[in-house]
Amino acid sequence: MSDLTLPMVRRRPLDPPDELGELRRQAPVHRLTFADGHLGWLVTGYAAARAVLADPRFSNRPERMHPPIPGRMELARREGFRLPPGMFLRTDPPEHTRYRRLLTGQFTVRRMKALEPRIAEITEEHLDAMEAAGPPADLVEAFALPIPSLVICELLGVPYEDRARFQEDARILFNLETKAEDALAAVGSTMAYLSDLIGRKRDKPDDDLLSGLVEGGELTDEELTGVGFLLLLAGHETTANMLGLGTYALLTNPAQLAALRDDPSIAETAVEELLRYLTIIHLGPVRSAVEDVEIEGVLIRAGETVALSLPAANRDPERFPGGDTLDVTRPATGHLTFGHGIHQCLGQQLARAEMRIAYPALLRRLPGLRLAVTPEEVPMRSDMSIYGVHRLPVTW
Ligand code: HEM
Repeated sequence: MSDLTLPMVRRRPLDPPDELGELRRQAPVHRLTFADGHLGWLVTGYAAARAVLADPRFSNRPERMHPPIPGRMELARREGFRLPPGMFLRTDPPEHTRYRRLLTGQFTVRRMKALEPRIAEITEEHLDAMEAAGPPADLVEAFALPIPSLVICELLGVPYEDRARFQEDARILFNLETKAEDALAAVGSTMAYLSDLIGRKRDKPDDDLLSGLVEGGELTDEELTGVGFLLLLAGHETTANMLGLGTYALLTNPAQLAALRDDPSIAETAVEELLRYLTIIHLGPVRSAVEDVEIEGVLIRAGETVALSLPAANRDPERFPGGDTLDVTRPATGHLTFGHGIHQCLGQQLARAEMRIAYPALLRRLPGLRLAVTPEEVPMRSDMSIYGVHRLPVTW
């Protein structure tokens, strides 16, 4: 038996819990006791995490899994619970393959490149507004959250004026303390909103992504609602937190900030390194073995749940030497921040484009940007499944 529960407490805001690094030094795969008493596994090594994510003998269906921390996924294991169709992150092939095939064509590098002028325009508009209002500002509210929200709304064809509703539901869903009933209510509220929207698109299609899927005719309205839900929530919270936390990381590492501000041509490399170093999906992914699998010499039995620590994997010195240091000139490609294998993030090219445009623009337009409080006063999102800053008070 093991009495190890998932280490959650960060000693320093930008570093994963020290215990994770300690575990990785001992072995890449460890016994872990899950919140319901299930004895499963915790993966902290890079090669082992990648191997699990690439292996078709692991399932991503929620009803097969045990919750790594109290509260999480409790709902999914209840009798009679059914995930709304279309939330394909939580499906396995061949169901997953069908959705993924329909969507891959919508998220190509080419299509995301074509969006860049609009992303740049949205970014400049928000910087204009910040300048006009003058310092200080909360960078999350003024910049990090609205830019990806507006971009995903325009791409999907979701009216931006309605954002208060789904942003509040996202806050409830991503909060680690949320009770199952409240999570269910938040899912229900955004699903009802999207179901109504899909109905309107069926009557009067536009040239947005959801209208395209409606017109494609391969998905039912119920499935489209689930797809819309996944894209809307995954599409703004994640990048928003990268922009907020990434700016905090740069402001508290002035030499790194100066390197990017003085040479914006390194933006692509800097974005990969920020993605690796910050690894904002700090809990999970979680998988369950559908048959016995050996990973790095450890036998994982059919039915056992495996929690992966992407932050620990992305700091593995065997893959990223000196990885506990932020170095915006490091070639950090190959990190696992967007996952790996068949579920690897569908929106990664969009997220990259947003960051490649937003960070350099912010540093160019507000060269005197600095924290308006001490680093310790910035409230960190330790209570959320997507890590970041709740607020980022800045001045310039
Ligand atoms: C920095 C920003 C982002 C990060 C760190 C991120 C991270 C991830 C990760 C780790 C996964 C895999 C989860 C797993 O294997 O269990 C994933 C999947 C996914 N992401 Fe992202 N994501 C980001 C941005 C986006 C954006 C902008 C969109 C939408 C436009 C998006 C849509 C999705 C979808 C639909 C999936 C499910 C893919 C599948 O199951 O085939 N993500 N993301």
